[in-house]
Amino acid sequence: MFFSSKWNPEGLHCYITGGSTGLGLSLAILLTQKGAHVSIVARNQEKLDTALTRLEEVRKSSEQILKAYSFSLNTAKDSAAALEAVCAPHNGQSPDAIFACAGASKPMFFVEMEEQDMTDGMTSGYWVQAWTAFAAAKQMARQQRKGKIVFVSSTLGYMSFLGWSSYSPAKHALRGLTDTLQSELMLYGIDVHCFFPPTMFTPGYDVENETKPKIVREIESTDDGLTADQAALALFRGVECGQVHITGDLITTLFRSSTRGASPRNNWIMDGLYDFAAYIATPIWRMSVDSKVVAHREEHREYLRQKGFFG
Ligand SMILES: NC(=O)C1=CN([C@@H]2O[C@H](COP(=O)(O)OP(=O)(O)OC[C@H]3O[C@@H](n4cnc5c(N)ncnc54)[C@H](OP(=O)(O)O)[C@@H]3O)[C@@H](O)[C@H]2O)C=CC1
Ligand SMILES: CCCCCCCCCCCCCCCC(=O)[C@@H](N)CO
Repeated sequence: MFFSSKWNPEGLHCYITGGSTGLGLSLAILLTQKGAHVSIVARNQEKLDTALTRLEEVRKSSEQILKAYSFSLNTAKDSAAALEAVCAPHNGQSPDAIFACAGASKPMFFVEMEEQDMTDGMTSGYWVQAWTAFAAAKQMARQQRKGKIVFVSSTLGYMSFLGWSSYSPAKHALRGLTDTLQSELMLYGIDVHCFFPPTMFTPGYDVENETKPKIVREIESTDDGLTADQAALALFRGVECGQVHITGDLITTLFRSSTRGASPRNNWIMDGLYDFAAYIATPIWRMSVDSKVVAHREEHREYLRQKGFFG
């Protein structure tokens, strides 16, 4: 891996789930500009149409096949159907690279959640990506075609704090799936990567802010955030260089390095230095978060009382 040339998407078929807005759209634009055949899948047809228009505007050659399809990716069956549709204009051949960007979050206090909030969190944080990989890996292995599968986790796939109980476990699970498949899919020459973005200013971010408790926002404010374009570029660069765990900002890089376990490293020297920096910085940050949470107790009790939580 050290001396191999960079991955180049030109002329390759890239399938992007969640390609109609946010990170997925920025990535679709980037890959189209680089000359890839791009297929995007999401649910809302109108947003898909707008996204496809944007892709058409940046195509590099008239040969590129640019397509958009409406599917929900919440189940194995629908994800397999989406993959089949995406492959149809390519003689049924599996895509060369799959970018599973689809996902959503609904930050809330744990004690306020319904059962449905917890199960939805796992669906829109984990299954929505896992089922695509499930369908794609089988297809690639059957067709004996090499390729790439890229997941999108989050900083919250490495660490967590209050408010994220329906989402962070799903993003941690994607890390587990990445590390498993990175090993297992070597059997078929399939590379597996996972991107761990920090806050990204996307339509999805605006939606999550509707339910996000104030104190969660406050704790997150240490993170400057990235635009969708910046994040897409970081993801692309990581894939280009063959990194398995990809991070595009300092904070997440600190958590990546300090929680790396047996995951492949990106840079043996730098990851060690980041690990050491995190060894010092994380407990200090942790203490500040804990004290903010404790200081919030009274206000929180009052908030719950007003919402009738105590009956
Ligand atoms: N924004 C942030 O701060 C961060 C986001 N992330 C993760 O990055 C990824 C992209 O996020 P972001 O760009 O903000 O999200 P957006 O909400 O802006 O875009 C999400 C995309 O996924 C599609 N999508 C969502 N759910 C489904 C589904 N069940 N089936 C099919 N398509 C679906 C959406 O279209 P439609 O709704 O029409 O289906 C849309 O195209 C997500 O996995 C998210 O969890 C990680 C860290 C930070
Ligand atoms: C090592 C010492 C430094 C510690 C600083 C830590 C700052 C915490 C930043 C938390 C950022 C959370 C991003 C959430 C992104 C996400 O996934 C949601 N927006 C859902 O979409």
